[in-house]
Amino acid sequence: MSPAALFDQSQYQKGVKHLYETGVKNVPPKYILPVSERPNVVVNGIKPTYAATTEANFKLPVIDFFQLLQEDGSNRHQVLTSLAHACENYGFFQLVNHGISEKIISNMMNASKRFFELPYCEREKYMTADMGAPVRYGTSFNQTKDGVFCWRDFLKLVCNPQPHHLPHQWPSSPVDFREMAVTYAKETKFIFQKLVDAILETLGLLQETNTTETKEEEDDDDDDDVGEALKNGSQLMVVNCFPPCPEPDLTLGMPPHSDYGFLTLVLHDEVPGLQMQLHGKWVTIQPLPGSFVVNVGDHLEIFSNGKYKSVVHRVLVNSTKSRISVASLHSLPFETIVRPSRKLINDKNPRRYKDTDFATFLQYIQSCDSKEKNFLESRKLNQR
Ligand SMILES: O=C(O)CCC(=O)C(=O)O
Ligand SMILES: [Fe+2]
Repeated sequence: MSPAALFDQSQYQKGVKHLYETGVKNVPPKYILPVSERPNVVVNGIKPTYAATTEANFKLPVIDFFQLLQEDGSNRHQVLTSLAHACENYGFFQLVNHGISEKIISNMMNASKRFFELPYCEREKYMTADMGAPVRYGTSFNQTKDGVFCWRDFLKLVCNPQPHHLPHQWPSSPVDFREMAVTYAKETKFIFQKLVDAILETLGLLQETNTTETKEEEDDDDDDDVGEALKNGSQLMVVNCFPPCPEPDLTLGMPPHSDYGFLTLVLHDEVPGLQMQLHGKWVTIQPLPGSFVVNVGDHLEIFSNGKYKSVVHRVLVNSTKSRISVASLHSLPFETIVRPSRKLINDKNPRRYKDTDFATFLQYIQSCDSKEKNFLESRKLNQR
């Protein structure tokens, strides 16, 4: 390899924030997607990104968290119905009235912005190829494997397991970062726990204390006692930074992917960028101030035996504005096997997915460059 090529490679490894700060006027080849994968690709004279005529009016279902918590609230039943509808038909919803204070939200966003504004030598301290590290700074998806890089730098923070020890390894600069991130992680965990109860209820799986259960019924319940397992489950926070990009039509902030966990709660700023698939088209999710975007992950699709959908989404970049998002991914403990709930399997609706676990998932993402929905596809059982 020529010295020039080596130099180029090391520049890419420093990420897109660094690249942007060097004042690049063009997207380097490493980030240029094949024509068919670009965001504004034209198929039969139509640009799929903007082809959805409904896009301008597209609104995600909005779920009111406060009303969901009102045990005897008159609107609760309606909110549960909307929640089930959103998980089944969109795989996404916007959560309002979540009760996390504006201060905690803005502290998290500001601390995240300031982290990415640190000099590269500070951020670099957290760069590691170890996917299991409690803190991992990096760029693209998998910078040791990706053929084409995406226009995104990230900071991944493992929040659970071992909540008492891990935060001490999280960035110590900016000085308030840890405190803000720990507080924010706890608050999102609470929201997740309540959403799990609501989702299990919509699936008809909420645990009831039943003292007359037979041994067989108890065994049957084992795999449905995910409510408790999820409450002490894994939590990973990913802070994404998408700097302005000189040629946003040639690349993506994040390529099409689905999230592997049970539910993801995304906090983002006022800059649009997130798109989801709807009826074969890409639609932009418009930021709704003060809300979270929540999406169903692969584990919930598997657990619900395909009733709730883990929908492919991607992130666009733009030439003028930097964008920050904080995704909080929640699922079962790492060692737990995820499988369709037995109560959702019957003759009419046979089991659709194989058992799966984190180890298989980690092996999968470490061994390949593709971020498409292949992992979930690989867990599907052949249907006759
Ligand atoms: O930036 C966003 O809005 C979404 C990020 C995302 O999809 C992810 O972190 O998995
Ligand atoms: Fe995602």
